[in-house]
Amino acid sequence: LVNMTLFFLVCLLDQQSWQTQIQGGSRQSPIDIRSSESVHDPQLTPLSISYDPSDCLQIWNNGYSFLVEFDDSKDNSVVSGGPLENHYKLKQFHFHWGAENNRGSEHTINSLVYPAELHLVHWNAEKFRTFDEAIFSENGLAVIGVFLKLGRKHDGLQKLVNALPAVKYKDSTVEFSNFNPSCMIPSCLDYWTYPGSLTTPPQTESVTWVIMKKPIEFGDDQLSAFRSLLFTPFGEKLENMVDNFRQQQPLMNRVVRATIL
Ligand SMILES: CCOC(=O)CCc1ccc(S(N)(=O)=O)cc1
Ligand SMILES: [Zn+2]
Repeated sequence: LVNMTLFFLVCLLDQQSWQTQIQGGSRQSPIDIRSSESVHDPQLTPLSISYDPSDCLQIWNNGYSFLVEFDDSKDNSVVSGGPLENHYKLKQFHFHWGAENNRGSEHTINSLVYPAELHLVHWNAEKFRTFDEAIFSENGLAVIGVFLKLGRKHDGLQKLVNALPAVKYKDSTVEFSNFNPSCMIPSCLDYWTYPGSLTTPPQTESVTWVIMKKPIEFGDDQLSAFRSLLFTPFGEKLENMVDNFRQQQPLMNRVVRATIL
């Protein structure tokens, strides 16, 4: 019985090790958040989020999503508090969405999928000199994830939606200013947090994820505008930009912490 138990344990460790090798890491994102298995951490303070709309620069279709990019040369658009030991500067935000309403988000909650997910990408400006350096560093990035569910039109988002036709094609950009991403943060600031990775290449394990518990609402026409963007550059075959999300990854040896509900 002892030999059988030892053999089983060796196989289990080998399987986890193999999974690590296959996934290229032990803390990949996104994940399915099992709320009953998350740990309430009373030491998690509220997030401090402060954005300056004048830092907003442009929208860029990079052939995977559309990025709204910010001037990170100053300290005006930052997030701190919560699980973060330093202040992190906003670099860009983007979304992930599906071709149909039953898919689109990268993270899921008890296997529940949302039609879209917003990522606000910040880098640790106290420890690193640039975003590119932070991408490849432990505690380099903090990404706030916000789920989007279909319902009432989101008035704050409409200014962004109106600009999307100008970046229909991959590699197109358009000037975009005076936009405050705070309008897309839910009024309830409860969140889950866990150590993870970028969900697209280089999928580096440098991200502290903060996933807001409550979704924001947006309209069918606004989601249709996302789906009208193209993965492909002007002059090439038209491929609608949809289903730009990664499958959930194994939790492995991680704990998801939660603020009190
Ligand atoms: C080497 C350059 O790499 C980058 O610029 C990575 C950008 C990048 C930022 C955020 C994310 S996400 N979906 O995990 O929020 C993925 C990729
Ligand atoms: Zn993303």
